[in-house]
Amino acid sequence: MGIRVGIVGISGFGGGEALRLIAGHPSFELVYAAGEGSAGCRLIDRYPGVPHKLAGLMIEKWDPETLPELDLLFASLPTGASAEALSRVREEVKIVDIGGDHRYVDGWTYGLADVWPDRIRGQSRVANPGCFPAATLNALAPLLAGKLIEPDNIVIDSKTGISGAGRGGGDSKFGYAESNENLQPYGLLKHVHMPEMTTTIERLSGGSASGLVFTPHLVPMTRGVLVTIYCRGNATTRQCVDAAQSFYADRPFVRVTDRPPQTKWATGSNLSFVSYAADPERRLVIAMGVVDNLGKGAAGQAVQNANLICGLSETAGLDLPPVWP
Ligand SMILES: NC(=O)C1=CN([C@@H]2O[C@H](COP(=O)(O)OP(=O)(O)OC[C@H]3O[C@@H](n4cnc5c(N)ncnc54)[C@H](OP(=O)(O)O)[C@@H]3O)[C@@H](O)[C@H]2O)C=CC1
Ligand SMILES: CC(=O)N[C@@H](CCC(=O)OP(=O)(O)O)C(=O)O
Repeated sequence: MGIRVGIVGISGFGGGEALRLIAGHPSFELVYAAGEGSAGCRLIDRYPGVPHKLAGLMIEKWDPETLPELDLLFASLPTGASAEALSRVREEVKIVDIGGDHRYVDGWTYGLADVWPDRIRGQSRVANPGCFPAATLNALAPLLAGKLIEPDNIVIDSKTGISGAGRGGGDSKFGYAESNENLQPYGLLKHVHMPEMTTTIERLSGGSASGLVFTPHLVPMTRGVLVTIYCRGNATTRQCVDAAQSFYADRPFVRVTDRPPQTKWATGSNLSFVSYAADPERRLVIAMGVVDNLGKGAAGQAVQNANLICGLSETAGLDLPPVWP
């Protein structure tokens, strides 16, 4: 038997992507699926394309006290719904929380897998980064570590596909008619991802990031996050690219590109693309990052973290090309 895995929130976008990745994983065996409204359905009823070996698995009503024999649990619950429930999961069950409840919480490791894999190996409670932080922090980490930019002078402009809001979708503004052919900023000044980005920038740089500005925009596409980040520093484009190539030299999922990255390059994958343009005369450094919000931004990085905590090859089940076009 492989490593026995469960997913709670399997009917959602993040949980569904975790299901897709785990179904093709060489060491993980999905033995438990859970949810709320979807409880009582078989996986095949929810996902008509699920592989035959998983078709009959029933979605259980989520109850952390009555888990079957499990080695690893992926939690993909709405932020706010996992903190109390996951505290009741048996200690010996490893957990990767895709939601936001445990980022920089005591007892949990912030799972920025491409940047600090050694902090994650051997842990049993990992908080996956949010989708915007995943794209942003991978692009900024080499510049911060190399002191090429000022940590307190960073402006992040980002675009996201609509699946970033989940199947629940928050409210009616995520309907097709409201989203198609439309662009909208949201979460101005106080988006929930600000604290984890600020903390990580401070840890990577050793300086204050209290001046951080972050504005996301919803764009009419299904998947993908693009961040364009404006920073202050004297570096040239070549110095930024060289710093990133050296920082990520042995890392399997980060691609440093000369061209500005595009969201479609990452679709369906755990890849993260980073690129840079800098003008030292204006003390301007532009960092760009692309991820699939459901890949590196959620389930892809969650499986990468699970591989790390289970002592597996980091790329197990993830070494797939993106979907194109
Ligand atoms: N979508 C994205 O791109 C990203 C999402 N995240 C985070 O991942 C988490 C899940 O997001 P996402 O998949 O998009 O959301 P969805 O709205 O698509 O799915 C939410 C899931 O949670 C389940 N659920 C809700 N309430 C309960 C409950 N009380 N008990 C058990 N299950 C419950 C739902 O199950 P049911 O249908 O059975 O009721 C559903 O499967 C969130 O914290 C989100 O912030 C993080 C990064 C990116
Ligand atoms: C389009 C959209 O609404 N996207 C979500 C980000 C999804 C995510 O990363 O969620 P958590 O941090 O909650 O895990 C948002 O901006 O809140």
